[in-house]
Amino acid sequence: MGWTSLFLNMDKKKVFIIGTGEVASRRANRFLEKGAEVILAGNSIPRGLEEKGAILKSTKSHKNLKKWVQWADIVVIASGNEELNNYISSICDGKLLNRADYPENGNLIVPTSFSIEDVEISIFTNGKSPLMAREIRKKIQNIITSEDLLQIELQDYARNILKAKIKDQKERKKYLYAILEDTKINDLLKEKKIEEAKVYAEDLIKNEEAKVYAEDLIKNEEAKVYAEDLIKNEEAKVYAEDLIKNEEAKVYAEDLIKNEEAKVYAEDLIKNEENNVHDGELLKKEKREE
Ligand SMILES: C[C@@]1(CC(=O)O)c2cc3[nH]c(cc4nc(cc5[nH]c(cc(n2)[C@H]1CCC(=O)O)[C@@](C)(CC(=O)O)[C@@H]5CCC(=O)O)C(CC(=O)O)=C4CCC(=O)O)c(CCC(=O)O)c3CC(=O)O
Ligand SMILES: NC(=O)C1=CN([C@@H]2O[C@H](COP(=O)(O)OP(=O)(O)OC[C@H]3O[C@@H](n4cnc5c(N)ncnc54)[C@H](O)[C@@H]3O)[C@@H](O)[C@H]2O)C=CC1
Repeated sequence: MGWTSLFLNMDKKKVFIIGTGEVASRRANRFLEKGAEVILAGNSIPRGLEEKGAILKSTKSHKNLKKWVQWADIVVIASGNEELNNYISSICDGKLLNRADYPENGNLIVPTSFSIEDVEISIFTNGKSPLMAREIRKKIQNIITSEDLLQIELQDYARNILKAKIKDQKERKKYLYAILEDTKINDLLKEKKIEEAKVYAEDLIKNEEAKVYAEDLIKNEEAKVYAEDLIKNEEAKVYAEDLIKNEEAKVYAEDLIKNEEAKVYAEDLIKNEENNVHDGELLKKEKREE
C-alpha cells in the first residue's frame, strides 16, 4: 500500500537493467559503486561503465532476456520501449523491480541520495516530483557538505599546531581564517585530499611566520636607521649650539676688547686732560713769574 525507505546492501547483488540510456546508466553507476554485478541490455554503454565492470547484452533474444532476469536479484526497467518494458515486467515475478517508466508497477524506488561521512540522506517525493527531490537534495547539500567535515578536521589539525607555536589567540585566529578562506585548500577539500590540505595549511603557517619575521627584521632595520638619524640630528644640534655659543663668546670677547680699548682710550683722554690742565697751570705760573 505504501513506500518505506530501507537500505539494501548492494555488495555482490546481481542487477539486470533493460535500457542503456540516461536512467539506465545512472542506476548502473550507483549500483556498481556499491559492489553490485551489473548487466545492461541495449545498444551500447558508455566506456566509463564498462571500466567499472558493467556488461552489455543485446535485447534481440527474448530467451536471453529471460535468462538474465532469472539471474538477477534486482531488475531495473529503463528503456524507452514500452512494449519491451512491459514484457520484462511480466517475467519479473517475485523479483525486486525498479520501473523508471511506471514506478507504481514496480516495488523498488531509487531515491536521490547523498552522504556526509557515514550519514546517508535520501529524498523521495512519493513519485510526485523527482525534479523537486533533486532540488531539495541540492539545498540540503549546500548547507552541509563533506568539505565542511574535512574543514573541521583540518581546522583541528591547524589549531593544534598554532597553539604550540603562537601564544596570542587573536593572532592564531588570523591563521585559521586564512586557512578557511584559502582557495587552494578549498579545492583540495573538494577533492577530498585532506592530507595534502594539511601539508598546504602547515606551509601556509610557516610562510606567514617567515613573512612576519622578515617584516620584523625590516622594521628593526628601519628603527635602527631612525635611531641613527635621531643621534645624528642631536649631534648636529649640539654642534650648532656650540657654533652659536662660540659666536656669542667671540662677540662677547670682542666687546670685552672694545670696552677695554674704550677704557684705555678714556683713560688716555683723562690723562691728556690732566696734562692739559697741568700744562695750563704751568703756563699760568710762568706768566705770573714773568
Ligand atoms: C519514481 C522514480 C523512479 C524510481 O523509482 O527510481 C522516478 C520516476 C520518474 N522520473 C521522471 C522524470 C524525471 N526524473 C528526474 C530525475 C530523477 N528522478 C529520480 C527518481 C525518481 N524518478 C523516482 C521517484 C523520486 C521521487 O519521487 O522523489 C531521481 C530523484 C533519482 C534517480 O533517478 O537517480 C533523479 C534526480 C537525481 C538527482 O539529481 O538528485 C528528472 C529530472 C531531470 O531529468 O533533470 C525528471 C524530469 C522532470 C520531472 O518529471 O520531474 C519520470 C518521467 C515523467 C514523465 O514521463 O513526464 C518518471 C516516471 C513517472 O513519474 O511516471
Ligand atoms: N526515473 C527517472 O528518473 C526517469 C524516468 N524516465 C522514464 O524512463 C525511460 C528512460 O528514460 P531515459 O533513460 O531518460 O531515456 P533515454 O532516451 O536516455 O534512454 C532510453 C533507452 O531505451 C532504449 N530503447 C529505446 N527504444 C528501444 C527499443 N525499441 N528497443 C530497445 N531499446 C530501446 C534506448 O536505446 C536507450 O538505451 C523514459 O522512457 C521515461 O519513461 C525518464 C526520465 C527520468
